[in-house]
Formats: sequence, structure tokens, C-alpha cells
Amino acid sequence: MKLHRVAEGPEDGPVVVFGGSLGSDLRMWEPQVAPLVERGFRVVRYDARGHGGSPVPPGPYELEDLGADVLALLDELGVEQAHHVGLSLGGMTGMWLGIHAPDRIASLVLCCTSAKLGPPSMWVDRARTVRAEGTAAVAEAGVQRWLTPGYRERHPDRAEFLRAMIAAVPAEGYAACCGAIERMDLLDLLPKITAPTLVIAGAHDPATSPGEHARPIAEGIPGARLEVVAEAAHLGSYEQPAEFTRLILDHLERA
Ligand SMILES: O=C(O)CC1=CCC(=O)O1
Repeated sequence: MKLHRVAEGPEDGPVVVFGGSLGSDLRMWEPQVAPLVERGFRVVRYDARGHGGSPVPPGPYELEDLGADVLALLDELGVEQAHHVGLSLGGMTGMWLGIHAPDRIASLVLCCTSAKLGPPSMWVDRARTVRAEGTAAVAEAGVQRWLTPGYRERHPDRAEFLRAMIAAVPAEGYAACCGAIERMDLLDLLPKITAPTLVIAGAHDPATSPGEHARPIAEGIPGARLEVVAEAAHLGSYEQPAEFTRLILDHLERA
């Protein structure tokens, strides 16, 4: 699977791969690009399979497929080892890589994510809705999980930009990724991760809350650190770009 990607920054800089949330495309990371490039990093953003400009094979997909896609991307770019920054589904992919391909991962940043995200019926229902009615049917609810109410009120244009982003995701791609999340259980495998890991949560994330989701990840990965960002919901890196980027850069420069 050849993922759609955009690479920016110095070709000889340390490579940082960015993987996004279910329902997003690589534009969700726009706020992070310039600050990392200015600090000398080679920033590679990709669209997960079934999303954005990447191919949309028919489902089912497993997390293993999403991880293998990133390894194929690294191979194609001739990159032996990269940092991986992932949010939600991107963070799940990052954990899979840290567990199954430790030699390829220099460090991990796991944003607003979970090692086991139930109940399975929620993902079955959402996949069924999307296959029947399209991603537009889940776009508004998605934005409500992604952004705090105050931010949506202050920035209706940005909320609309993200709503349209979700609605543009191919239904089969979104639904098949729901299935991968439904079947994911990484909790017992977290101690295998050896990469230096930073876990970042949004204080108001209704999908992957700090207490129920971020904390177990930070406690499961040896040496991992947890940061909780105030005034952030699920798409914290978009709503609070300055704070997320500061934390990411600090971690990358120490790793
Ligand atoms: O859309 C959601 O409910 C939140 C989410 C779970 C995995 C992901 O990428 O987003």
C-alpha cells in the first residue's frame, strides 16, 4: 500500500512521521509543520489507508495493516528510523509500531489516543451508519468530539473546515478503520515498547479521556511521560497547537 504523503523540511534532518485521527487527512497537522521544519526536522505527514489521498482498499482493515503501511512508507523513503507522532488512530498505529517494529521507531508521541477503545458495538454501529449514509452523517458529531464548545463558537470557520474534512473521507475507508479500532487491544503489549514515549491528552477529550485512556498508556509503557493540555478536546493538536507543538518539540529534541 503506497500512502499519500507530504514531506517537508531539510532532507538530511531527523524524520518525524505524523499520523492522524480517524476521519482526518494530513491537513490536520498543518499547525505543526513550520515550527518543526524551522528546528531542522524532516516532517512527513501521511493519510492513513482509506483516508485523504491514500488508496481505499475494501475492508476489513486491522491495526497491523495500518502499521505495515507506515513501515512501507519508511522503506520507500529510505528511512531506517523515524520519530512517530500520532493522534488517536495515528497514536494507535504508533503504539503498534513501537511494539512490532521497535528498531524503526526513534521515539513516540501518542496524542489523544487509547490502547483499547470500546465498546465494540459503538464501532459496529458507526461503521454501519457510514456505509449506509456516508461520512457526512457522522461529521458534525465528530467535530463536537474534536473541538471544545468554546472553540467551536469562537472559530466557526475552522469547525466547518474540519466538518468538511470528515465528510470528504471515503465511507469504506472510514468504516473499515472503525473495524480496526473495534478489534484493537494493545493494553497487555504496552510494556514491550522501548521507544522514549510522550503521551499527551486533552483535558476535555470526550473520546479518549486522560483518566480512562491516556493514563493507562503512560503507566503501561516503561518510562513514558503524560502531559494533559487544558482547553483541548480530541483534536488537541489543532485546537491548542502552540502547547502541543511545544511538548512535541521538547520530546523530540530530548529523544
Ligand atoms: O471519532 C472518535 O470517536 C474518536 C476517535 C477514535 C479513534 C480516532 O481516530 O478518533
